[in-house]
Amino acid sequence: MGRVAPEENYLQDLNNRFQEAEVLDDSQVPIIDFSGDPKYIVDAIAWACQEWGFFQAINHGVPIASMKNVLKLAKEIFNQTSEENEAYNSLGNKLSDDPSEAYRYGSGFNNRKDEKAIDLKYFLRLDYSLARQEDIWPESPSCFREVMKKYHDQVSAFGHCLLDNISKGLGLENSYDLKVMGEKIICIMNYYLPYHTPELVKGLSAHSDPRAISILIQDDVGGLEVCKHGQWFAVKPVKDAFVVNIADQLQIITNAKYKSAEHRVRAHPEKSRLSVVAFFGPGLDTVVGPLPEMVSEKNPPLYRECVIKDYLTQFYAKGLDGKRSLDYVKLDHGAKV
Ligand SMILES: O=C(O)CCC(=O)C(=O)O
Ligand SMILES: [Fe+2]
Repeated sequence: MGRVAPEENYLQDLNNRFQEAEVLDDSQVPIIDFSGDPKYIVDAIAWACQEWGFFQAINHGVPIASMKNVLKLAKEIFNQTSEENEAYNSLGNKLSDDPSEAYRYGSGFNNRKDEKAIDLKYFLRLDYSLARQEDIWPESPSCFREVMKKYHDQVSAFGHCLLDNISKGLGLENSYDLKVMGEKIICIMNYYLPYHTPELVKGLSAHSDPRAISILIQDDVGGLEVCKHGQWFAVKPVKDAFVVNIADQLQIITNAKYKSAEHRVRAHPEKSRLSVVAFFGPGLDTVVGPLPEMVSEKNPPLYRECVIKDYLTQFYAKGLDGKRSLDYVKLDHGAKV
């Protein structure tokens, strides 16, 4: 893991730097206990989705051993030589230019080299829809298929439990099947490099996720931050918890009732950091727009309808830029959400 980055590509503009002073550290990000009363869970999720678009989930039902195995596997992968990791990109010629489709190992955000300050991280992206295709999954490290398939089934079940609870909170059970929002899953393992003066670089630039909902395992290093009403908050690692965040497609279908959370990652001065995220979203041909149940005369649609494939294409073409991806579908009167 001891790779050294060419410094000048990673340094941020003076006025773009993550300032330590602007982050609140007192843990206010909601924590939801999934072993609680079902009504409490529905209400707590609904509140967190409206206020924060972000929460941590404990007692979520996914075996802790499985989460640990995934982090251990990620550690093993990023400990391999870069040649070994580049080899993922030639697997069955699965690498394409469409980042939503590929197995891909790379660095920065989607291997972009044209950014002013490149994100200081490596990643391995997997299309989790391929989880059932034995011959396509990587075979190394040797436990890869077993660990990732098991985790696929477990995190999918939790993702669908979340969507079910969100559907209840929105009162959509009888009119719209929110399962659509979890039809396609992409999994990304992130490995962040340490940097002696973290304020000069970016671990991961501020962005909102382009799909519907993201479920993340982070190790105990910390550095993830979420923005609420213009204020940044540290998302401190909570033992055995998932970090859950609402992404753009849920903001769109709820006509901005639920917030797609803007977040970023700060580099650590000494330690590397690992995270593994499962991104749940609609299939690529799905057309998404505000649901009729979520709009009214007083609350007109803020977004136009859009095919997911097109939304993702503009997201990857544009690079990470706060919540600006939503501008792509915003209608004129769509104001500031
Ligand atoms: O590593 C993290 O904590 C956040 C990762 C993330 O936001 C992403 O991959 O979209
Ligand atoms: Fe993200």
